[in-house]
Amino acid sequence: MRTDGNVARQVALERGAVDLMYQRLDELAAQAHAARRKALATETESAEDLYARDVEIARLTRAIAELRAGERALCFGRVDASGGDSVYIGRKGLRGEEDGAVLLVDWRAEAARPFYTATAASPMGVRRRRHLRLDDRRVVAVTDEILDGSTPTDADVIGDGPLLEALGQARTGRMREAVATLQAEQDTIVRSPHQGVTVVQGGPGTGKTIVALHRAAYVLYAHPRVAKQGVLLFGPNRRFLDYICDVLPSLGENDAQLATVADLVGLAPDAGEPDAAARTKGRAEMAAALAGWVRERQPHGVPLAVRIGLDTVTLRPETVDRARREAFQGATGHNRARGVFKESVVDELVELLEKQTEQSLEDIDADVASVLGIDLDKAVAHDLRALGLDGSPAAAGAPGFDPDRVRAALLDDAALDAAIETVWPRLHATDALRQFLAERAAAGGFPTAEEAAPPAPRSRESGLTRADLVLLDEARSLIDGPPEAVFGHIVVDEGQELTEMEWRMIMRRCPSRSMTVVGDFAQAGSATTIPSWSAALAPFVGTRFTRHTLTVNYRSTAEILAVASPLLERIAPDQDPSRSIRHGDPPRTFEVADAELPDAVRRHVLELAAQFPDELIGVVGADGRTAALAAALEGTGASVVPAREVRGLEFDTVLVIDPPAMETGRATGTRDLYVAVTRANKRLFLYRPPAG
Ligand SMILES: Nc1ncnc2c1ncn2[C@@H]1O[C@H](COP(=O)(O)OP(=O)(O)OP(=O)(O)O)[C@@H](O)[C@H]1O
Repeated sequence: MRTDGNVARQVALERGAVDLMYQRLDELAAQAHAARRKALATETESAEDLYARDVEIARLTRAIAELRAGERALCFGRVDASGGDSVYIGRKGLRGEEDGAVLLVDWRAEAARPFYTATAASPMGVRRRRHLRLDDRRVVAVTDEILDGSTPTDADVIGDGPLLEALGQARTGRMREAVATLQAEQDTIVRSPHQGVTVVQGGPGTGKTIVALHRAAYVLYAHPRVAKQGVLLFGPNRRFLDYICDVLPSLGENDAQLATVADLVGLAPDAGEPDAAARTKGRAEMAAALAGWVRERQPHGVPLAVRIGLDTVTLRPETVDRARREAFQGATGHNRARGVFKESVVDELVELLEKQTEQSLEDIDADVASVLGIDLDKAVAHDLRALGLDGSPAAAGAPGFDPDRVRAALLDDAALDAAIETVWPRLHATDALRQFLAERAAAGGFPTAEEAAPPAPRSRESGLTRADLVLLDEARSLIDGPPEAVFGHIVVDEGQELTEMEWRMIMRRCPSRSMTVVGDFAQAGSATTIPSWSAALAPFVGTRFTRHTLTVNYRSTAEILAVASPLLERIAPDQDPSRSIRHGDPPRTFEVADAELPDAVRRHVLELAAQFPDELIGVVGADGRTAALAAALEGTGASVVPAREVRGLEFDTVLVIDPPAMETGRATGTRDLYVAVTRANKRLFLYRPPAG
């Protein structure tokens, strides 16, 4: 029976258990700190010892960070088996110092699975699932669910679910982890095998990002070999990564790398371009065209003439082609293969020179020397002297021809390099890309005249758009070889936004094809031309990917989803709307003329801020409209976000400015509006111009 006395007794009981866990955590932290202090103070002589010491310090620093992450809400759950055993579930596994008894099970361990997946329909041997709520280090509340149908006793605290409590909390502008309330459909995906590509499709607010992040943490924990190769989390833009950046550290994982296109390329885009141009540049055809352009800068069916001393030696087209083919067997990338090509050319030349030298000696010795009495060795060695080999035994005559020295001299020879440059020039990826784009624009390869004239760059790396950066990555890979930084597992969020070229960029960094991709094509923006997961993934894995669908909307109230549903019906009639598990205020529409809009929105935002001081307000407008709104709302605390950048974010209250303008703003305007209204957690307001 639930009485205050019973609840207090249960809370006190759990406080005792959790206190022991914190005691152990503190001991471990103290040990790690002491070990690190000792390592830092150790004097080392040899480079080897120094390296070993640095590795140990790095390990201890990581261990300390993990222990620190366990500090907040260290333990959040407990499962009691019908047989009587119980385990506590938390952010970190902990064992008692003396007996090694398990004090706490890491949420990612197999033993924790029933906490997430047991249900009344399938209790998995669990009698009771208990959620613990902590304030700082103190247990302040417990709630229980009885799963095996047994009658609740005085020791059970049946109450409101912790999920609804978590969903109703004020937003903070940073995503929070959901490790205590991960739902069964989400948990199944988080724990699925890491091999191959796992796709998670689901409407707005169904927890795709939550799944993606917990999945990254799970892979790092459960697959140390993959973790060693690195885990990358790829997001659509910096604003989004800032929004999610706290989640993995709060799960004790500091090893995943978060990146946008700009991070992977190491350059920020500093130019914009019309959507149509970005779409054209995002198509896979560009990869083929770029590869063709680079290939044209390699010799195909042409001879190679090289001046050696006073002579010109010419390699036949077949010989040059063979050297080119061999070059690509030995190296990837135009510039690196050029190095191998040059070596093959030099080998051919050395062979030719040696033959020529022998031939000259035989011929000349036979029919000229005796007649004219000239020292013909000098003449034969002429070419070699020109290479700086005079005086050497090798240069003194063919029998002493020293191929190694000739080879070394030719490799250093500027004239030879210049000859190779004419058939196989070294390329700089950025310059190559600019020239490629300019040629394509001149040939009418872009949809409008505006795009045909890319602005003159201020410097080598400036004036590049986001789509250009992706092409640059492709160009670098063609020219300098594939990227060195690759990952054991890549998690892609908002995967529907990626262009074909961006998929190539990601796949290039994931040779193992071990990936988790989450997204929703009904929310796709205007940059990409890809309509579906099958189309996105076919070029890389064919049909070999696993698809999961999430169906429950954890973000928005049913009333807010009712505004979104008719939009979804228009955008993706085949997609079932997600189901909300909360109710709230009905959304409201205001009709306000443009001239009054900034003042009206400002007044409204200030009212909301006064009424709900801890909550987040987002004002979302069509891309061109947000600058004026941002100025009007300065100092109010509201975030003003253009529709283009709002994917993935969420606010307690959302004000959508001029939905009709958003819809007609760009080709994917209806989807932009769908995304905008589904950012709201509790309240939604629509501002539209007066009718007529
Ligand atoms: N199991 C859960 N427990 C607590 N909160 C959750 C859970 N699942 C999702 N949420 C919350 O629901 C909201 C929506 O989740 P999330 O952002 O992951 O959805 P999404 O599917 O990525 O949405 P979108 O497609 O709109 O970007 C977030 O506030 C998230 O913290």
